[in-house]
Amino acid sequence: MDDVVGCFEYYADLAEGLDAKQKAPISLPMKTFKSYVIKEPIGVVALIVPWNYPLLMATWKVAPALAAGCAAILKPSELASVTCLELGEVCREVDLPAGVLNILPGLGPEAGASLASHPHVDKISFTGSTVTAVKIMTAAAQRVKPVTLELGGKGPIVVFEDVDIDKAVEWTIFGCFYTNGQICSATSRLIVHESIAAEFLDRLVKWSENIKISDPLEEGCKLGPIVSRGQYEKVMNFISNAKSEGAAILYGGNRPKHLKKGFFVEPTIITDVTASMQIWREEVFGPVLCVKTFTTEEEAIELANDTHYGLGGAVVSKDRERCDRVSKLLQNGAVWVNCSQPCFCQAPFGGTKWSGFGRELGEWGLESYLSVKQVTEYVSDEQWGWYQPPKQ
Ligand SMILES: NC(=O)c1ccc[n+]([C@@H]2O[C@H](COP(=O)([O-])OP(=O)(O)OC[C@H]3O[C@@H](n4cnc5c(N)ncnc54)[C@H](O)[C@@H]3O)[C@@H](O)[C@H]2O)c1
Ligand SMILES: C[N+](C)(C)CC=O
Repeated sequence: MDDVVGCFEYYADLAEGLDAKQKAPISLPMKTFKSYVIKEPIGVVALIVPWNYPLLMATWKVAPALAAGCAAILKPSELASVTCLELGEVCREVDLPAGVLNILPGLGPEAGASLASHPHVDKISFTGSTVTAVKIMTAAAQRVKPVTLELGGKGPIVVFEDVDIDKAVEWTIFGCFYTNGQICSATSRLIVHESIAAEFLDRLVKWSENIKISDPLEEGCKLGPIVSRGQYEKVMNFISNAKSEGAAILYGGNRPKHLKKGFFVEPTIITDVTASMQIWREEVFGPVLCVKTFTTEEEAIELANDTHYGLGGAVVSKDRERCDRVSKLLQNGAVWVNCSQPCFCQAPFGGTKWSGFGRELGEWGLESYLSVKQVTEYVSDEQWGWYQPPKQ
């Protein structure tokens, strides 16, 4: 890929760091250089993905990696490997040359860790938890291997006093309970203006009571089971820790009474939360919303940014200028205005702080699999003239 970025004139006697004596003999030889950029595939890339959105997270990585010309090794989650293996089958059917895309199912500490430390893997693109990211980064650092990290979140949704309450309630519910809260960008911390908090929470509970929790194959299902026993127990522990730390369960908190089997958890709303509680600080990855109120815009922003994470965040208000102001101040890689979660493949996706770095999707996704080289060429017919030729 040849990408000419421009030509420039080089005045040797203006070069920085030369003293007057060094400059003197050069006396104005003006030379021309051409500089351009070559983009090349990084090489062999390992793509390690989680169990939630297993196929989507795989394609977010596989498509740009192959488009950039890399050979890829895709490592699915041990909890959700089948769709990634199917992707491999589809690629075989469309005659992708053997070896360009390789699917490596297996356990994280075995298959995943081997990729992270492998000398022939040139880059790791990882989506998953922050805890695993630290291990991957540590392994990759031993070989100075670049990494892109798409990690967890604890997103805020800031609701101001001027909103249409039903609309704001619906986005709050969608932002936290959609796909059971098993979504990295979930806006699971509701920060609501104190003047509407009572009415807002009242309607939030009524809407939550109306959510159909069932086998996902049943029509109208809006909340299915949690992915695994381990994850179910983790979510229940978060709820019980919140109670023992002094928070109040406004709604939910249990297995739904009508479902005796399966890892189902009611949509859960937790109030009386302090900023030091685990439920406010840590990613639950389940249908659990915690709530705090605010009085001023400054306080709302401070609460929103009071987290190690920085993936998704939302602001809800009828005041456009306020939305713009707050959007700029939220420390998140993705900010939603008057909504939560919509995600488009043309826009960059990724986080700040403990939510990772690097961006996927669009041109940003492609760039992350390219290595950039600059080439500078001397294009003048003249002798440069920095050194004097030896006397004959
Ligand atoms: N930012 C995003 O775009 C995004 C998207 C989806 C999920 N997530 C995050 O993913 C997490 C949930 O997914 P998870 O439970 O599968 O995460 P996880 O970190 O447990 O596992 C993710 C992947 O890493 C592998 N792995 C585990 N240990 C490893 C090791 N030592 N070395 C290399 N690979 C290893 C796993 O096998 C799996 O394939 C949540 O924190 C969620 O927020 C983030
Ligand atoms: C990246 N996303 C938002 C589609 C799924 C995250 O868990």
